[in-house]
Amino acid sequence: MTDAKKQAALDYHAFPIPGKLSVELTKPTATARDLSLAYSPGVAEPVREIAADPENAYRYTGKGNLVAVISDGTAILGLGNLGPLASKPVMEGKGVLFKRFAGINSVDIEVNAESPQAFIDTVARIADTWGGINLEDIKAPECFEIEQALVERCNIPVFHDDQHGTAIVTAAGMLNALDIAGKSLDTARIVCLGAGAAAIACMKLLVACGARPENLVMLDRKGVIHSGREDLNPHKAMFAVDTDKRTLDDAIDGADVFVGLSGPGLMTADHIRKMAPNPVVFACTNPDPEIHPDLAREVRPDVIMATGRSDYPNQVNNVLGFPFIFRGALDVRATRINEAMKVAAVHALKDLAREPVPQEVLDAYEKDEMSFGREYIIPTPVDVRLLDRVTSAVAQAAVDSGVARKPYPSHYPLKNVEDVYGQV
Ligand SMILES: O=C([O-])CC(=O)C(=O)O
Ligand SMILES: [Mg+2]
Repeated sequence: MTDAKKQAALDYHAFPIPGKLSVELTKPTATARDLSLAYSPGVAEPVREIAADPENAYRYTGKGNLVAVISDGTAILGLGNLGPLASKPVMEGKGVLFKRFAGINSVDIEVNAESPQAFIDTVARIADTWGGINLEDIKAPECFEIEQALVERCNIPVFHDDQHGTAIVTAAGMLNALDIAGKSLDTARIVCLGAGAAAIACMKLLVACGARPENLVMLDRKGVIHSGREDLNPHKAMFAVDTDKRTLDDAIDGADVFVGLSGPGLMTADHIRKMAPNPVVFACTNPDPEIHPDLAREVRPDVIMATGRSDYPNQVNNVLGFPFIFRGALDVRATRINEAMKVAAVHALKDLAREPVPQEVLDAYEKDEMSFGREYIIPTPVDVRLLDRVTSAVAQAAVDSGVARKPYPSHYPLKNVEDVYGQV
């Protein structure tokens, strides 16, 4: 970023008041009567109701539309382990997106935990407060153990966004990109640079969607993950292949697909030059991708390129997933976000990209034309149809797969965030 853009980002966060979120009141508080209902003595009535039946928390408090965004700051974007407090702007940012795109209230919680178990215990102890828990920017491999333990201990959806949100959006974009390239997932040769939470989840989901494990080479900081390595945790070992390739330079030769979830600038012009015709390059590290899209296009005019950023075409970023996935899960009071719900989200996103783009989206992106193709493989976050399509698909999948505690919402389809409470 230029110095001017860096300053603009700091000013955005600092002025006119610090931070990006605030709390608003939903009930009148003007009179003594109002206050006697909101607080003592009236507040005792919902207390008694909830004590008698915890389900009443959904009726008398904000629980059902409230998601905690929780991090320990160990893997903030692609910036690394900068500690819990430094993750707060990102967690507030997730709250902004929850509210803006799906009408969901959220609170960010940054946990200073000395161990994964301490983090798990902290989150489990406060879990009942929320309708759902979005785990964010927690490093691998600890994130796998943390998520699994919390899914088991909580009866509300717990979702590690960097794994599943990123994987869902990546899979949707990848299916479309390969289609445009005239290729298919089951024959594509895939290189994944990075072996962290997002990389592992993305590759698992691509395999579930049809990619062949033997066509997939994953690299961590030490190079290609191959079957001769003895330093692999079980999550990486799942992707070990029998190969004599050792470096990115070896692996990228003739590859159809590059997925980067690693660090800035790690893909060079020489790497992309060696890829097969119509290469698909998802350089998704935030904020600075593995290769700058301008450089990629200059070297490979035939590239189909995506990044995680808002300022270039094809933003493959979990913002297209988590707001709507939680919306659907909350609205049917799902106990978890299962594979069927994730796959439903993939297809809803993939299919929406093939429909004509509404004028509001063109206006927001200052474009005269956007249509399914190299520069538009996935919907944009400002597309209000996401709130209908992804949310409905996730809610339906939750009902069909038996994890919903309420029926498919009668107030669906949602046309905009004002609709999210239905008829009140
Ligand atoms: O925050 C974003 O832009 C996407 C994300 O979750 C990450 O990079 O960790
Ligand atoms: Mg993240």
